[in-house]
Amino acid sequence: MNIVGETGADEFSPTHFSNALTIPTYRDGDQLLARPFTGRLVISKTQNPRNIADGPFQHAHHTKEPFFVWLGERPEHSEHFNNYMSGYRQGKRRWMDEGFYPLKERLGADTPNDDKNPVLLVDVGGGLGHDLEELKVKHPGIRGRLVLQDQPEVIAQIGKASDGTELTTHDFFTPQSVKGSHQNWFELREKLTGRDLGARAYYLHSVLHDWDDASCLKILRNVVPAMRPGYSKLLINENVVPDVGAAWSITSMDWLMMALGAVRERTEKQWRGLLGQAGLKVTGVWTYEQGTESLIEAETET
Ligand SMILES: C[S@@+](CC[C@H](N)C(=O)[O-])C[C@H]1O[C@@H](n2cnc3c(N)ncnc32)[C@H](O)[C@@H]1O
Repeated sequence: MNIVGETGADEFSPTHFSNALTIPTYRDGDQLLARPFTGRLVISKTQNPRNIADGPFQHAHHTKEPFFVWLGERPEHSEHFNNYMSGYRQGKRRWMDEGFYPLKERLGADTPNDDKNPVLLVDVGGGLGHDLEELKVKHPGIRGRLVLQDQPEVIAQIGKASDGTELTTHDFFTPQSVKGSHQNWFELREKLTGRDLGARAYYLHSVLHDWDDASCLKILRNVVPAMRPGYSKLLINENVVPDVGAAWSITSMDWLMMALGAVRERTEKQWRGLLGQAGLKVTGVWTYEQGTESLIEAETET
């Protein structure tokens, strides 16, 4: 597997792989995420674990708390996890790359970029903000405000916002705080001031795969009322498991999610079903190549 190189009798040298494991973004995932596999996998007969508070992770770490509740109470592990998430994306095709998702065409990102203008994108559960940073690097002319939301301990880890990003603490099991209004008086005010439109896009990356369907519905139903019909879009950046021939990178992530949260990666049919239950219709699914995360775009039904 080329984990170490052999340079002579009893003599070894590091390889690119082992060197990579010394970098926090790669190393920190192992400490936390590999442990459930060494514990007891709770698979009874043909049933996968389904209880997010009683799966392999909880057995390995002797807890009855869902993964993110457990993590939120342990700053040292939270830091490891957030570092891991920064590394997880590296080297992969991203939806903001040229030729993946037609960002300008779909989001009309061509409004002036000052604080009087509407929010372009709210990154809900956005971690340390690596996606917004990547978006700014890959689209330096991007217009509209960018808002990062996560739990207080994660936002605290960032410290100071980089230029063009607004940091907010937000629990995604509560109503979305960047919201559009739906009454005529407010619409008129918005036309005059350019404010309070709600976001053009609410974005969830690697968030919904952390949760079972019931929890996902709570998260989605807290975003939907904030979305302005015909204007706001929901963007979900997740694996879409093909019905046959799924790539190893997706099936191994499915295993990891089972061990970590008693959850799973979803097929397109499962995504459409979940979003439909939350009052959303899928307006497109963009997949660059097998094995990379797709971008699912949805709008409110009404
Ligand atoms: C798997 S990470 C994904 C982070 C980021 N979107 C990314 O792709 O790197 C899930 C994120 O959800 C956040 N999270 C978990 N529970 C949350 C809650 N109740 N409200 C807001 N964010 C939460 C975590 O802190 C974490 O940053």
